[in-house]
Amino acid sequence: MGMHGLGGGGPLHAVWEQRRSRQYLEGGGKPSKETARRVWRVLRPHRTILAFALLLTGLGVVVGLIPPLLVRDIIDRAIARHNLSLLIWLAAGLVAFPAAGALLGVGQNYLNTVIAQGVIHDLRRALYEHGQRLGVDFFTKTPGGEIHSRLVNDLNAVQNVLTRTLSGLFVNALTVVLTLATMFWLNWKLALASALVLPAFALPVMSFGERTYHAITKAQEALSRLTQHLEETLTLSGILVVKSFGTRRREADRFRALSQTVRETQVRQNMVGQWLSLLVQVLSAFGPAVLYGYGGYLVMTGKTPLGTVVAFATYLTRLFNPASSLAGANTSLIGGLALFDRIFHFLDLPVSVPEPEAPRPLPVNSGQPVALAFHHVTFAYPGQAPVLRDLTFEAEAGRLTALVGPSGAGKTTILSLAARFYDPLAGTVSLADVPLTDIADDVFRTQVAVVTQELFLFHASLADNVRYGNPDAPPELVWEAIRAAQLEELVRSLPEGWDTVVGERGYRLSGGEKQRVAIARAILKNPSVLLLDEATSSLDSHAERLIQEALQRLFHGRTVIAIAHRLSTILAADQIIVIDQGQIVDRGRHTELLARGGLYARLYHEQFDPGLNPPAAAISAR
Ligand SMILES: Nc1ncnc2c1ncn2[C@@H]1O[C@H](COP(=O)(O)OP(=O)(O)OP(=O)(O)O)[C@@H](O)[C@H]1O
Repeated sequence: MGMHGLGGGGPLHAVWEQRRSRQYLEGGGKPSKETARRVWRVLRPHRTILAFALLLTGLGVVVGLIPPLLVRDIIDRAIARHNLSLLIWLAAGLVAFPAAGALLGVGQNYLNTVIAQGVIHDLRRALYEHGQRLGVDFFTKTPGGEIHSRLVNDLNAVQNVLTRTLSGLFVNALTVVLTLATMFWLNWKLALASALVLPAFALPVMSFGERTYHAITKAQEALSRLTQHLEETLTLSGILVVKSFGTRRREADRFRALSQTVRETQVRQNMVGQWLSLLVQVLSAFGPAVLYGYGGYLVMTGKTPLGTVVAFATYLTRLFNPASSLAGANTSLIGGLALFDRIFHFLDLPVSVPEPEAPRPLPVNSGQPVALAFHHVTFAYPGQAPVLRDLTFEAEAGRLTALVGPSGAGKTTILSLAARFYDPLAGTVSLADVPLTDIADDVFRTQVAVVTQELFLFHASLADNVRYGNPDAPPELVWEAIRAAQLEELVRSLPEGWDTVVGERGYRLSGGEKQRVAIARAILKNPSVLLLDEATSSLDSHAERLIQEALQRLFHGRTVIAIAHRLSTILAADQIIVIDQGQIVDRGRHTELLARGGLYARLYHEQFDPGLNPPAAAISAR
């Protein structure tokens, strides 16, 4: 059970997933009906407020239809019959109804914003949580700027799509329909004559829609390339590389080129819509011409009262605006759907390390050491040749297993599989004889701690960084971990003790200090299995001794798999596994392996030959 065969959801699936990630990066497909359905599903939870918003919108449109009727009555009734009190009432109505309309507009805007921000909040959470579930492979292949762009830029644009495009679509459609209905009710001949121009709007829309979609996609891509460049070169780690290689000019030139593309694509995106509205304006000039020509004739021949024609003129001016935005709304609707499509693409990216459907409990008590075993494990990174082949070994409970081998042999990959950052293509990795694929993620994570070479500290206090894996730990335990990790002296020297903020924008810790913070964090988490990639950076003998003492405390009573770069770790190891080109070529204790004189002995002599190299040098022949 839990064996990863080569069929079904196996390796091909992983390669395919990778393709999908690429596709997503390249902008995805064209929005479809399915996209529209999903937008509705996103809106559904807000449907009560949505109903209210639509109600207010409808009322607003109806209220907006009344003033021209009042004008008609002023001319045809009040003035014609010299009725002064009717005139005053009607004039008052000309103030009251627009005022009421404006008030409704405020309520409508409020509700629209509430809905839009609600939807954005839901999507933001969904994107973030899905992003967390995605496999490590996604993050190794996807520039950080892409993810940032999806979560910030695209979501910002959603507000616009929802409040302007979607609700605008509704207002305009309703306005056009109700205005036309009123016009037909007033005088169907005049209405027919002035409405004849309307269908002409529909024709250019399709081709402009397509072009707008392309323009928007291009503009978004350009913007996200710019963001990515920004994130890579104008952040702490990036700027250090740029400065030290003196590539400031080159990066500035690249930035200028990218910015120029953003500028051009943005201009193009705006202009596509502009040409459309020019066309619409020219077409709309026909309306009044027809109305005043034909309407004037009807008044002259006494077939229609003057007030009706004036009311018509007002309706007509109100009709063409929504009608032209309606034509524009179609183009921005496609653009808006493309935006949602990109968001949905992200949400659809498959999770390469899925949670088990029926998780199995671990047959051990907490705190009890457990064994972690590889059983005929083969693994390849998506789309590449296998880097591990038919690997079988057991890291015995409570023992220290050291991985040793030349650079690129696959040691980090073994650790990644043990940490279930990836699943094997074939074979099983198991904890206490339960395949990792059958263990619930949160159960697994409480058992296992990973200490990597790339130490990342959050921008938070030192204590919070230590507490990260066990936020509820009482202060005594935090102190204990700090002491065990030989950090006490450091904490005493910090300006605000363990409340000193460290990390990217905080107090800078030295490499050795950072390693010990990572060790303290692991000690406090108290895992039964520790996966350690020992840092290769050479430290002076004092710092080295502190680390060794900290590690001894960390190793105690745990199952440890360590990529060993320290002589002390190798000597302490209960078993050393020698890896070469993705396979186990030898195993045993230090003295046995050394006596055999194989790859291990060679690596050992290269790295630890007494008198030639400092003891902290790397054994992995970097
Ligand atoms: N994310 C990845 N995608 C594709 N290939 C990878 C990835 N990570 C590592 N590899 C490849 O897998 C092989 C094994 O790499 P791995 O990092 O496991 O070796 P290692 O023994 O840890 O080396 P080192 O001691 O230099 O860290 C290498 O050929 C490497 O190029």
